[in-house]
Amino acid sequence: MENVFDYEDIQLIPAKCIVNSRSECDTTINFGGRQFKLPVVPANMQTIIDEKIAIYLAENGYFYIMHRFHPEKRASFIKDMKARGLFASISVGVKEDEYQFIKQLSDENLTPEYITIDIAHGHSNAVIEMIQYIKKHLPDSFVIAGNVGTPEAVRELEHAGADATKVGIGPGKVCITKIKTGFGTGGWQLAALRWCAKAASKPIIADGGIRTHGDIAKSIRFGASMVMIGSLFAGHEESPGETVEKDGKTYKEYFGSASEFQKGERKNVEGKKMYVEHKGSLKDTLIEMEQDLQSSISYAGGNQLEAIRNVDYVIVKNSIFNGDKVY
Ligand SMILES: NC(=O)C1=CN([C@@H]2O[C@H](COP(=O)(O)OP(=O)(O)OC[C@H]3O[C@@H](n4cnc5c(N)ncnc54)[C@H](OP(=O)(O)O)[C@@H]3O)[C@@H](O)[C@H]2O)C=CC1
Ligand SMILES: Nc1nc2c(ncn2[C@@H]2O[C@H](COP(=O)(O)O)[C@@H](O)[C@H]2O)c(=O)[nH]1
Repeated sequence: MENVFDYEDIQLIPAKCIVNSRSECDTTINFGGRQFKLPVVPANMQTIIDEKIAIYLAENGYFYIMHRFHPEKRASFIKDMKARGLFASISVGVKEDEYQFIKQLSDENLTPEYITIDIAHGHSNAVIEMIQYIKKHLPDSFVIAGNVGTPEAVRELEHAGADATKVGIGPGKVCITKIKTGFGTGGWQLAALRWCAKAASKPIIADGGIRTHGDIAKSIRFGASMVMIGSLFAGHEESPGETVEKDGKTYKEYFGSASEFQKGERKNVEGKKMYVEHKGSLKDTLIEMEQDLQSSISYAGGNQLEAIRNVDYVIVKNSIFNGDKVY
């Protein structure tokens, strides 16, 4: 394939500014029939989101996807969100128990507004069958399916009934899929996103590989409607990962959903654990992300997120950081 690049290889080209202040720029996005403050969603991973964070995000106008690693808590989570007047957004896998769970929700008339089918290799009959099953039993849920990395996969999952697809196989910070299997979009996630977006007729969530706030704007430019982020959301005061102290500094753990720490065994491990420096509060990061994205919109010469989709870009293959540290 020609034109293979990743986030680091791209710079967006500024267009004439039409606002007098960055605060005039609107970062909101419509996704699945609801409006959210940012086109950003914290990864549905156990060290990134828990019930408390989900409530905070939903109450404050942000999108969230709850992880699927406490399956027994999901029905009560949906009930709790609904009792609070908030939307419910959960994840499922594709094993037999998950079919029973969807049937149970349908029997109890408990419809989550968003359901994400979350497996490593989403271009599979297992995912297609699960999409069809959810659409039959919970037709009002907005179904996000993934993860995939090719236009064929996007088309097939959309054709099966997915309302959005999630793109990214292996670009994650705690991912070792690329090393263990030799496959994935690691190292060319942004180009893979562009490739997939050209085939998509429904929204795409770009998942993995975001290392700076500028990467959010780049994802929007190359076709994402929403951007899923793990590592940048790890290490906050509110983050569920364990806190540790080393040499007088505080860190929080961040581990992969396919790591032995998640699975409890060393079988088909495709993820690792790392420690992220403590970052302060999640709220402050979300505010900074919004301000940075407002600035991106102003550089794009607009006052809406859409302006970013039309900007020109250059490929800067020798790294835009020129040997500097990011921060
Ligand atoms: N975005 C990414 O790059 C990746 C993300 N992950 C995350 O890790 C978590 C665990 O993922 P996953 O292992 O799929 O979840 P599960 O362990 O729930 O597996 C889901 C089902 O898919 C099967 N399966 C998984 N991988 C493959 C494959 N490569 N080929 C054929 N069948 C497969 C599993 O069977 P069996 O286990 O017997 O093969 C199982 O039946 C998820 O949250 C996922 O998002 C994991 C890897 C990559
Ligand atoms: N290959 C693996 N990918 C994983 C695993 N756990 C999560 N993920 C993916 O990473 C992103 C987050 O990426 P980041 O660069 O923002 O940190 C997450 O949304 C998943 O798609 C794993 O164990 N292996």
